[in-house]
Amino acid sequence: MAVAQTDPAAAAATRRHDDDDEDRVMIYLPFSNRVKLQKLPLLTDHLSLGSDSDLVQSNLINTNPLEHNPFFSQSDCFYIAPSDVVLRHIIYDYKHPQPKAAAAGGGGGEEKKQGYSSTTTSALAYHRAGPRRQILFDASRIKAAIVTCGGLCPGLNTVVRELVLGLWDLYGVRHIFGIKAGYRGFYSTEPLPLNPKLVHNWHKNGGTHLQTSRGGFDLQKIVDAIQHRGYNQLYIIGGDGTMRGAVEIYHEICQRKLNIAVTGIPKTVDNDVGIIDRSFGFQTAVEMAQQAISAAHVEAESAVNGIGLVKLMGRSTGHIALHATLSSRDVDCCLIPETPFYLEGKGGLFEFLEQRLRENGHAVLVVAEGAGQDQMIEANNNDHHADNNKDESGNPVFLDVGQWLKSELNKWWKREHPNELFTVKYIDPTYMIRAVAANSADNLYCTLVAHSAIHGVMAGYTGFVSGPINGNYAYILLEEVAKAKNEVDTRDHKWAWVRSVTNQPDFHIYSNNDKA
Ligand SMILES: Nc1ncnc2c1ncn2[C@@H]1O[C@H](COP(=O)(O)OP(=O)(O)O)[C@@H](O)[C@H]1O
Ligand SMILES: O=P(O)(O)OC[C@H]1O[C@](O)(COP(=O)(O)O)[C@@H](O)[C@@H]1O
Ligand SMILES: [Mg+2]
Repeated sequence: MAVAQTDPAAAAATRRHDDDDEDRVMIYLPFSNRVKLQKLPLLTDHLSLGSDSDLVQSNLINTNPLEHNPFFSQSDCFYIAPSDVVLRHIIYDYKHPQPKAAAAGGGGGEEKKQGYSSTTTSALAYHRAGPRRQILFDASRIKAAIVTCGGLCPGLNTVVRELVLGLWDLYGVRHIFGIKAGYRGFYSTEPLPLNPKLVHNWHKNGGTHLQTSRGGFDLQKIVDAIQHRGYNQLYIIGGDGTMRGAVEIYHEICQRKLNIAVTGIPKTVDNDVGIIDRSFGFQTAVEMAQQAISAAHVEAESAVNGIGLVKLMGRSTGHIALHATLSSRDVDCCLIPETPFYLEGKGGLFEFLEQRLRENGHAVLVVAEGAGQDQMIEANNNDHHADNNKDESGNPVFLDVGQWLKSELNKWWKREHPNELFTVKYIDPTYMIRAVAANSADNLYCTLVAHSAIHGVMAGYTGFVSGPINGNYAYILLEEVAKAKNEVDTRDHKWAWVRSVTNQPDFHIYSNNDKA
């Protein structure tokens, strides 16, 4: 058992303690007893009310209705105290002060980029998510709005369903509204009244019944509409772009001193949102990707010198490609945006595939959509201007790396082996991996994250996001989540596993000069 103690001089020491039993050694964690807790904004921070006594006098603090809910037994640990925390880093070398990246798990790369220096001796902590004994809201006065923005992700409907059921059943809220078609829906459409009966079956459906869209973010119009409709709780479900929009809405609400709580629920099919362990829908997407990889494998095996090529979502991160590769075991090479690759010459993709075709007669190639963009632009004589190729939200619209690879592979084979059969079967499952209902694991995640969000808002927090950190649900500052990225760390064990499973080349080994 690791025990934090107060004497910094004793940190990093290993010693036997009098009451150690035979197979346990007392160790002292390097951060001693210093834990930096990330403070969360409270709705009362920017209202005229401030102290607890003000709140009590104005009846703003209420007992949690769960106290009288016959389905819950309020044991000692049922309510979460404001002092309950979740540690950001759980892996330490107790002889050294620096927290270690979770090399084998998600978020490892992220941790390294958070600016830890060797002098960091305190641990980072977040408030633990869950029901509080006292809440700020009176259910009869709550008007909640729920919106889904950005691209689809398995589980969106489940999150909306669980928000509605949680608000309705746990807290007695009766005024819950769905905002249609993303941010623009606040000011351009009538809200949809939501109730448990309406959303009952939503978890079984892919997509979002509330609809979604990109672009349409007009801050003043959105906050005017929120104010006009009298919403006092906002549940904003979306990816990195949505979270950046939510930060702006939160700031505008603070500036206008409005009594409205804002919470973000991160969704991202390609797992590019940082800090949290992973987003809901990601596992479902990886599972769906298996079907495309299996089909590519069958096609490749059934041809002479067959290549099965699969392109998977992943704009700036290769998590889906990486996880699908590791689970499938049929993949010969996985290409992701985080690590450049090249085609020709020593250590290049063609040399590797040639060898695989000679050995096995076929090969399967998985490529994330954001990989190889620079190479394609270069091959196109730089004729792809990033500024002109953006979607409505400002995200880059990519060239099709799958089509390009297929074409380059065919040209290469024809040039090198004009008399030998060769086939490339290109499969682009695109929306098939995200336009599906969530699997069981993701559905459970959706319930927990939705309920966490409700409990946090009810407790009076605002400007926060709920999500799992090391398997425990926590509240994280919205601004921090909006900024954080989660890229694949090609230095960690997971990428090493990919390379050892596939035996694919390390494209870094040969510099441009050495290739030929
Ligand atoms: N920096 C930003 N500030 C404000 N709103 C943004 C920002 N980036 C994106 N948005 C808005 O957030 C919504 C979703 O963004 P998008 O990038 O399409 O999807 P995602 O949230 O899934 O990343 C869109 O309505 C878009 O206009
Ligand atoms: O055609 P759309 O809806 O723009 O979606 C395509 C994009 O959506 C993504 O799934 C990412 O979407 P988000 O940014 O909304 O998470 C990318 O992988 C893909 O490029
Ligand atoms: Mg995005």
